[in-house]
Amino acid sequence: MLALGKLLELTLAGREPAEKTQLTVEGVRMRWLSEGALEVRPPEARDNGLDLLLSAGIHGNETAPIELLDRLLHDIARGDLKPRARILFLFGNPEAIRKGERFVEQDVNRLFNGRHEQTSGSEALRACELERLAASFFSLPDRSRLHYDLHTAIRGSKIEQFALYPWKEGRQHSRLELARLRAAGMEAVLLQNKPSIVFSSYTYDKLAAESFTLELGKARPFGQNDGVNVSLLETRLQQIIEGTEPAVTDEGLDGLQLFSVAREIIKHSDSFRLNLPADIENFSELDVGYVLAEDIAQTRWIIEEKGARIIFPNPKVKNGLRAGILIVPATDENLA
Ligand SMILES: O=C(O)CCC(=O)N[C@@H](CCC(=O)O)C(=O)O
Ligand SMILES: [Zn+2]
Repeated sequence: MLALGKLLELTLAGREPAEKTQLTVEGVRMRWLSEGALEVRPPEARDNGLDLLLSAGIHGNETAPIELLDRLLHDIARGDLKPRARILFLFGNPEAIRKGERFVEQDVNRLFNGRHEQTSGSEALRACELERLAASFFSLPDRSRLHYDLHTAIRGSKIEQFALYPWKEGRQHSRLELARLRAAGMEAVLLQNKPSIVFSSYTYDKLAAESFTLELGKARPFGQNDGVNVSLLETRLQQIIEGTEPAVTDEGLDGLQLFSVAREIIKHSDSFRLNLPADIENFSELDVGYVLAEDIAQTRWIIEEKGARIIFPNPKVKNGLRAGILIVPATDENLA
């Protein structure tokens, strides 16, 4: 296998490759751009016009998605997977991946859409670099742009695999992309309704990509991901990469559950208390009237929405950040 196919090994060792560009037997060009960043370009005659950004390891302890990208890259480097799409592989936070931690000092996925400019440190620099790498990758005109930012969650989930679809004023969510996600094994999609500071929101909002955060199961260390079944997504990604994806129709979404954000729970102070059991699963339902959280100055978060569910509850986040998302069922009536 070509040495550049071992991007994960290089990243874990903190090494630069001796050769920055290599060609597979199929004439696919692999180019190392920076730590954890590799561009794959098919021969011009085979290029189908899709630019695909695949990122994982934005959170360093979410290893199943990193292993998935590693397998795809190995297959490309061996010539077993023959890309027709141009691809950018990104391992988001190399330092945190090496430490097996979600982040070192700051959560990289709270530093996009310019937020990195308001702070300092290696993770702010990395968020800035990731924005630059994505912007440069998505700078070619007249091509389709797709970004999947792959994650696993801190806790178990009543709905194991789901996507978060960013929001931008005046832009409609695509039914076709939802059908594609359904075919890739996603069981639910959370349709965002306001701007955000996560990576997929940056590429959706600023770079005009179709972008998604994908949650694939529960976060575990390297080599312990048997419980995370990514086979449907992996097959779909192989097909997207090779340009052999079966056509998706935008008619039925085949049972895909849609949700929208009712409220983001923001932690304002050290007095913040979340009234949920530590082992509560994502998508757990909360009754109307339930006091979900309390914070400084007698602030109380009381459930008012019927059918409300909680995802990503986390009272340990820094003050000012999201400590959970309250979601409600949504319909497909506003899709493009
Ligand atoms: O399990 C958790 O609490 C967090 C899992 C995770 O990392 N999720 C992403 C979602 C990004 C988005 O909102 O699109 C995150 O919190 O960064
Ligand atoms: Zn994550």
